Amino acid sequence: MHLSESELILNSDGSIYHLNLLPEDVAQTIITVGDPDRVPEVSKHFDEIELKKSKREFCTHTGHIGKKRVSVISTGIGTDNIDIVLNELDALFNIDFESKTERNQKTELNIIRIGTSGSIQKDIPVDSVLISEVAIGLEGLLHFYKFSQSPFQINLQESLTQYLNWSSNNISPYVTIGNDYLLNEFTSSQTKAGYTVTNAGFYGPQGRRIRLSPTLNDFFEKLRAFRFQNNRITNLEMETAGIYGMAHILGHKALSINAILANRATGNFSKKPQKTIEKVIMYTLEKIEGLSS
Ligand SMILES: O=P(O)(O)O[C@H]1O[C@H](CO)[C@@H](O)[C@H]1O
Ligand SMILES: O=c1cc[nH]c(=O)[nH]1
Repeated sequence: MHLSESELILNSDGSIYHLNLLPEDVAQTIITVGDPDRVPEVSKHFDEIELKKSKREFCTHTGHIGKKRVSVISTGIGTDNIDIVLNELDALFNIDFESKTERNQKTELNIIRIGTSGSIQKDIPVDSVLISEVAIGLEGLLHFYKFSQSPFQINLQESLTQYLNWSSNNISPYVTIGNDYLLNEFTSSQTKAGYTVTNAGFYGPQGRRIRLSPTLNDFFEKLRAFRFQNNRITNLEMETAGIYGMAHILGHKALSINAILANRATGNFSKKPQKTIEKVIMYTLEKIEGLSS
């Protein structure tokens, strides 16, 4: 099917609309970060940087770590941006920009998020590193795509939906999972594994209260107390479920690595957020260098 110019939008230099990138600008292994200022914090560790491009909140650096070509791209905050970043990254590889048609031979990307997050369990302290084994979306992005869930995902979704009983608040959880291969490669004694909840905001949608009154007074406590086959929800952030869901339906591998900066159960915030983020960056780059695919 030929994509019209209103669907696959290219800039005058042939680059894709929001990311401002040409197909040759991006590596098949891509680190995503929320904060554009985190991009140089990652790429300063590359052996060489071949490309730097930016538009809006989307800043990309591409280079090499050893023999591996890697890109780091900022997504900004939220799954609305994840919709843009994942669709456009996929198009750069899997759409022929000349004919504006889908390629027969697809390229599978490695998409690895280095993000920050708040723990909701007392025993997951600030400054720990948590890999999202499962990500539960409360913000709704995946409801806009045809998306099949495994029996495990359906069971967890049904159990959580019934337990939360938030459908009258228009909250309808979906369940996504991290890629098995990447989970294995990145898990070590330095990491914890968890179930991450992704939502549409930082304050009300994460149960924070500054001046506004939440509609769900028990939001935080309810998520904290949920159990599914001895598993619990560990942390809150704003992108992972969107990344996992979109990567899965587009045929890419994805993993989300969280620097835990806040502990919502104890009320603590990290005293050394930059150091903790740097620890996660170094850990991730070391693991990426060792990936075989
Ligand atoms: O640090 P990043 O990667 O932006 O991730 C987290 O931090 C932001 C909120 O402060 C949200 O994007 C959340 O997911
Ligand atoms: O509590 C937190 C900390 C970082 N990022 C979030 O989304 N929430």
